[in-house]
Amino acid sequence: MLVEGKPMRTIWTEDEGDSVLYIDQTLLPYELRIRTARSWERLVQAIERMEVRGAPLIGVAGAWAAALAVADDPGGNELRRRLEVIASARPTAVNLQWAVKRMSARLSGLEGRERIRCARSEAARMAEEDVAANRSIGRYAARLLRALSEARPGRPLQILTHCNAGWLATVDYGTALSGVYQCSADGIPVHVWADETRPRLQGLLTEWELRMAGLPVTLVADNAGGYLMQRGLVDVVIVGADRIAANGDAANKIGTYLKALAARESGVPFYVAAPFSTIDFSLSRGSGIPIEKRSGGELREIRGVRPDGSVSTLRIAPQQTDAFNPGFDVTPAELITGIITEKGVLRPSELLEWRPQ
Ligand SMILES: CSC[C@@H](O)[C@@H](O)C(=O)COP(=O)(O)O
Repeated sequence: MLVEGKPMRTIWTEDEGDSVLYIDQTLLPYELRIRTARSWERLVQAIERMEVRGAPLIGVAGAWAAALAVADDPGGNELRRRLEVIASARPTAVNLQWAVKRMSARLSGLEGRERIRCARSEAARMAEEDVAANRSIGRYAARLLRALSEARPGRPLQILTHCNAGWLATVDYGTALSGVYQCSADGIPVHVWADETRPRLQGLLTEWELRMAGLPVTLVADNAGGYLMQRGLVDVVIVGADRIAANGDAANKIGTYLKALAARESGVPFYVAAPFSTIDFSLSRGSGIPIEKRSGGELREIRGVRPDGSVSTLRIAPQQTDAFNPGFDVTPAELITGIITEKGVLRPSELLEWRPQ
């Protein structure tokens, strides 16, 4: 992504891997601040606090946390426990566990400097692979969007998305939004409806990054999706995913399932865009996906910016208000038109054919 004319990723390293730098997403869209983690514990904290968020980005952050953990544990006595802590920083996005498993397998049998060197190069490789996968997802998505657009000449293709599955949720380009960026590069006219995504307002991140890229985007309240689809104002829904079961059931940010139901009712195609690192072939169906239950405080408070520019939190419900706050829901495979991956657009029922041997 170009930020103020310069290419920028959401996470990168300096000091030969001793420092991991990332964009603190808790301050966006008000302030673009880069933070530096010099310890694995600080990076785990960044994942837990959602300073870094989005399934693919959490995976790569987990890999870098593992590399930092290796570097300050020369004897390797602590590594197994540390990797467990990293893998459990957030439960739903399988990319985190996938990344930690891959690091663990890569490091097995290695010692000392060789182990540190391999940990860093494996984490860097995973970051590059994420970028390549997202580019490929974007190309497949753009082909599909071009066909939809050509069937509706004379006006921009209307895309609705939920949460943020853009540049910010990955190392670069995004998953669901990668296709939107590719359309813009290919001259296909598009307009995006960005669901606000209560309570953490990831839709503001979607709106911010698309606007920064010069793409037409309109923020809508989460509850507006049904209205828009019923009136023919949405041509296609594309969302990301945090974990996809082998049968194609897909967990994504809470509220996604309602969008899929409204899409089916209105005859709007509903696509999920995600890399293979988000597919959990060990789960036969979505009911096995662990759903993160977040603090009720996220519903009682809201973050915003004061007239002086400072970011602050305001109470919108009394402290004693009981609140239930599941972070994700599962959209059943039968509501999903296709899963856009780096290997092509698959029907949910085709996923099993791609299970690694
Ligand atoms: C590209 S990750 C999938 C996204 O659509 C989305 O659910 C997401 O951003 C993850 O949620 P978050 O809780 O912000 O980490």
